[in-house]
Amino acid sequence: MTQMPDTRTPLRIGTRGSALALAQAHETRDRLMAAHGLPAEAFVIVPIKTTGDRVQDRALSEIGGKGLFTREIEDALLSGEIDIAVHSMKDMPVAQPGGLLIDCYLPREDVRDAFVSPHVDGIADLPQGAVVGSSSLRRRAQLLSRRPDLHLVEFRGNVQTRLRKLADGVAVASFLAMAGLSRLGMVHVARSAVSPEDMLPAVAQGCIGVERRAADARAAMLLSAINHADSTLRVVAERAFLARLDGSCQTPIAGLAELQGDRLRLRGEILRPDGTEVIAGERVGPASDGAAMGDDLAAELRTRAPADFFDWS
Ligand SMILES: NCc1[nH]cc(CCC(=O)O)c1CC(=O)O
Repeated sequence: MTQMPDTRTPLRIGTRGSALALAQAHETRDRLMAAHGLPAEAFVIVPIKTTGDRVQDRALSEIGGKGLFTREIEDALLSGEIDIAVHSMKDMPVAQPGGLLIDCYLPREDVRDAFVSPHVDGIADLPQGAVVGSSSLRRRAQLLSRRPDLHLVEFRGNVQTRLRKLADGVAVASFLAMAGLSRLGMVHVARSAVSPEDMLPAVAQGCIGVERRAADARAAMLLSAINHADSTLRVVAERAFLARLDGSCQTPIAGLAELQGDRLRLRGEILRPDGTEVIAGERVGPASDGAAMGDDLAAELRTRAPADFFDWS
């Protein structure tokens, strides 16, 4: 039985229901409409609630980390309830379930973290001993490595919730991804953008990826027209780096690949959660070698890490 691309049945686009997720789904739909000259009616956006959306009171790392925002959406792909799924690649496990794949990445947004504070301009301006809100293992560890004097408190919820906590004085500053703020039209919420030299972003931060059933020829055809080659090269390198380190979701990991002409520069680091140790390295090579570079850099950092580095229990 051959599968002919069907252009009459609307393509069902699965997404989380958050404002950011919906904005990402709409961006994907708009790019598909433009690339194929299709009307909005050719698509249906299907919001799906995930475990990660339901749990608001605990650190994500405590309840299982990556995968919490994707499992239900991947189940819907596998069962045929949706045809494609739009994800923040930062939240995606390195491997997809059998039968699914991600080979479409949109042009990448700002990769940097945003420094958010009503009074303070940036990390260097934080008063001695200041209280900072973040539930991100990576941001907490990176911050403590530079500023061991700071006190970290858990901070979750949407942008409004965080701004209210800051206004209430729960913390003097917090961090978000510039990409999320930008996609929500809320860049003004950032007091400043943190340079990757000061805080290396999470692997794939700012990148939207679109997942599909491996055997779905129509989805493959539609998505191939909106894949962004540069984003793909970068995210493939970063995720190869992550894949070799991912044994423990308790290890803070950061990674960023940047294109310099036809060369790729990949930086990566792993940290102790309390920031007392940072192991960092980089690779520069042909852009087409990203996966090998990521794997190789991760192997180097693993070798340099002390025996107890990956064991926090
Ligand atoms: N961990 C949640 C998450 N996943 C992706 C983004 C932002 C958008 C992106 O990086 O693509 C965020 C929020 C944040 O870190 O502020």
